[in-house]
Amino acid sequence: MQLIKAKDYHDLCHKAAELILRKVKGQKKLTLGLATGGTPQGVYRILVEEARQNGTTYQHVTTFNLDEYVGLPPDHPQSYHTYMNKKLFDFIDIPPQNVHIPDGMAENLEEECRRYEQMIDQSGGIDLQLLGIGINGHIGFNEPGTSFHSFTHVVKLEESTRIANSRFFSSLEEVPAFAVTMGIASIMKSKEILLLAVGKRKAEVLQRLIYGEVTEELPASVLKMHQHVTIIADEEALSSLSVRC
Ligand SMILES: O=P(O)(O)OC[C@H]1O[C@](O)(CO)[C@@H](O)[C@@H]1O
Repeated sequence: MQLIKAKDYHDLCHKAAELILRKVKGQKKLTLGLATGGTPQGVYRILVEEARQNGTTYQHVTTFNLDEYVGLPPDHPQSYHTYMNKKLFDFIDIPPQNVHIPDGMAENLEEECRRYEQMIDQSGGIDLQLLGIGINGHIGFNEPGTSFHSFTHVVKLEESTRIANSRFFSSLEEVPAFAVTMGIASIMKSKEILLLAVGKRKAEVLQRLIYGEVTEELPASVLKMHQHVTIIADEEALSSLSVRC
């Protein structure tokens, strides 16, 4: 794993956007895995601004989002469909048919999970997967205890995750209890992975990730077994480590 130290959130977003843009501009065909949550918002803002200024095209880009809440329609203000449209897709020229987000309203969720996993494979696999990290070490919505062999599946969200994400809803009760998420094995199939960690509240989990063992109790620890992982973290997230980057 390569660890890149960023001064602050602003610096982290620029470093991450630079890495993504190098792929967008350098590859004729590109499949990106995208994340939601608070962390990547600044990265998407930079991509939008860069496309506006330079006319950068995303016609050749396909995307797969990590996850979606079960039971929220795509146009719900807190669905990840809405998040992605409002933060990124509405402002770049990516063809709508190239955008993939799990359907949390599917009647048959098991079937939806199979379909999603197949589509990732049919696209030729993810070239670069963007990840955040939960305070409990989750990646996507893969909570502690999730099998490293899991593919896209339905997950019951941990209370700590619902509480953390309730900041985006009017109340905790409104946060869905279930989600569809790419599995750990789905994420590990990606050719390259970029994990972002920001702020003091990620310091402890980042310390466990860097120094701890590989265990299903800390889903992100699986990344140590991947050949091509970059972590970009700001000084606060790195404050529990004694590393030179
Ligand atoms: O970036 P945040 O808001 O700290 O969230 C961290 C992680 O938690 C999630 O929002 C899910 O709870 C992920 O999508 C994200 O990677």
